[in-house]
Amino acid sequence: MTNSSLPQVLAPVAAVAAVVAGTSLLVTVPAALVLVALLTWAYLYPYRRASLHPSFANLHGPVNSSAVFGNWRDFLDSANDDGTDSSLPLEWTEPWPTGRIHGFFGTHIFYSTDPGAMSYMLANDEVFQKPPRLLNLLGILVGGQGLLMLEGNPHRRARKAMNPTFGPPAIRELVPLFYDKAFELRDKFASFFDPANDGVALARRAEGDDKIVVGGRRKVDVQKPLAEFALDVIGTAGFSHDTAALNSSPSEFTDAWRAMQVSLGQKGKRELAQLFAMMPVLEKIPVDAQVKMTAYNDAAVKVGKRLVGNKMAALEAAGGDAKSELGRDLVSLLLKSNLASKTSEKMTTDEIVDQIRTFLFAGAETTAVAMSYALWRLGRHPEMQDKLRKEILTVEEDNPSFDTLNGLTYLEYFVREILRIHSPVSNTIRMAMSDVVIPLSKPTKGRDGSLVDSVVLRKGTTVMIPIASVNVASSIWGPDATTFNPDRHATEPTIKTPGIYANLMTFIGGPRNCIGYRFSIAEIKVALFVLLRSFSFEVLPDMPEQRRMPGIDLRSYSLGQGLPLAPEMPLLVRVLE
Ligand code: HEM
Repeated sequence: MTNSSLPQVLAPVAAVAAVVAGTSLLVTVPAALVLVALLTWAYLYPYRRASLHPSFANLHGPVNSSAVFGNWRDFLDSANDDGTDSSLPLEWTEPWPTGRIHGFFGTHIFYSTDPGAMSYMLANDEVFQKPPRLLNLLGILVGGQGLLMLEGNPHRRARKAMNPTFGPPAIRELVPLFYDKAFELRDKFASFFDPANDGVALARRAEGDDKIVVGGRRKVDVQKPLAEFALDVIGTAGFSHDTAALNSSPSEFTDAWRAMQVSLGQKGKRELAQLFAMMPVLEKIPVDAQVKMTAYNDAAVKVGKRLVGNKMAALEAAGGDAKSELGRDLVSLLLKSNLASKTSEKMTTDEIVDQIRTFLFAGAETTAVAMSYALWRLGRHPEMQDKLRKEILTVEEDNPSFDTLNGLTYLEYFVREILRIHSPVSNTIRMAMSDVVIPLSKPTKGRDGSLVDSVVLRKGTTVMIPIASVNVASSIWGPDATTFNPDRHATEPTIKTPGIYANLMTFIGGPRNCIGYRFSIAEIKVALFVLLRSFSFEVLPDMPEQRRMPGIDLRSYSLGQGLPLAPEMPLLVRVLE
């Protein structure tokens, strides 16, 4: 049966609807449920059909564990030993680097950690685009014209205009702004030790905590100030707006951000994870979180429009002189490069506002979660903390240049390893927009025992790029792939991935790679440089586990301490003499 015969599939649905219309309420409710199930089944029919090509069907993968959810629920809780993240369980990706997992209602999803397959999918961004349902969800969060949302020519045009804004010379200029905020972050950490702050809940209190807050150490939820720092950095360096999250000044925008964080955090890990899993079907998130996210987005649009308006007016007042000093921030750079563009390529005010929303969405929490794990790892590996601090203390200035920071080898290796083992974005998905043959760099064994060197996907098939799984694949990183070891980066890896940075898939690769990766790496280095000169970090005596989930809320959740699961990363912090 072809897609064009879909109306035939809907015929029984219409029959059920007719019966339902004439029956009592008692019958109507279950019948309505049946109707919904049938409609869903019919709606997903083309996707299920799309996945049935024999070469795709021949791929190994986990058995289907639910007729409704497929394998989605099997991997949402799949943290590995030692807190290593992977997007799919290693029990799947290690024996079957290229495989097939079951999606909703009998659909199939293609995944691969094979470098050749990933390079092919990422390079061919015309064929592999974001699925419409993902775009619907993203559109709610970042508006319709942000870089993340665009495909094809509009994406290429916007990306060309924005690339210089994120190049090394631009980031070099932004680093002093990162330091300004990092010093505020340092002061915030110092304020936790102010006797006037005694009794302030710096992290949730667990039984026995009163013993650890004395003796020069304090239990601190490091994730919260780091999230505030990351937001303020995007605010000031992104669009010259001090969101003032670190100094807790009231602001419509920052208050809306806080309310959204609280609302998302109130959902249990499982619930949020399921929310992500339901995304292809529902596109909806819990009502309260949705209300708070809408309020936050409205505030972001309002601030964005005001800022862009002011900057445009300043440019006009300067007679459109592109050299006029608007500010060093990303949006000012964008406006300046906009001036130099051909009329047909110029971005509109609304497009630039959507870029601001995109930077906030894509750049703040991602970087915050990486920095939180950096401190957690330093707590777990005191010898690495000593080594890193020693290297950092070889620099005399408190705010060395971008180039000096980049000359610190162990800092570079440490940041790479954090981004490898704790990739803030664990996976991304695409949909094949036409029938396509994906070549593999290493043949894999099919279910029928034959060697498969390419896979045919039909139009409409969903593909997963399992970012975090590729980062810990033994075929790429060797038998100790899941061990946290910064020194591994001293040696060039022999198996190359298409990753844009340090052979990692963290920022993916190809034309849709993360435009902000240099920004983020510089920000992480500045934060570590400043914090390690003033503080030391230890894990709590009962070593609570840190868990992440795929989905909208990227934060780490703390599991243990006899407390309910919550977004938090509690560490013991000590002021250095
Ligand atoms: C550790 C921090 C970060 C991580 C792990 C990260 C990761 C990613 C990933 C995986 C993508 C690809 C998404 C997809 O196509 O499905 C992406 C795209 C993007 N990122 Fe980042 N990102 C980070 C920081 C930033 C920052 C700081 C900014 C901006 C200030 C930023 C802006 C963007 C934008 C605009 C895109 C869309 C690029 C395009 O489609 O052309 N990111 N990022």
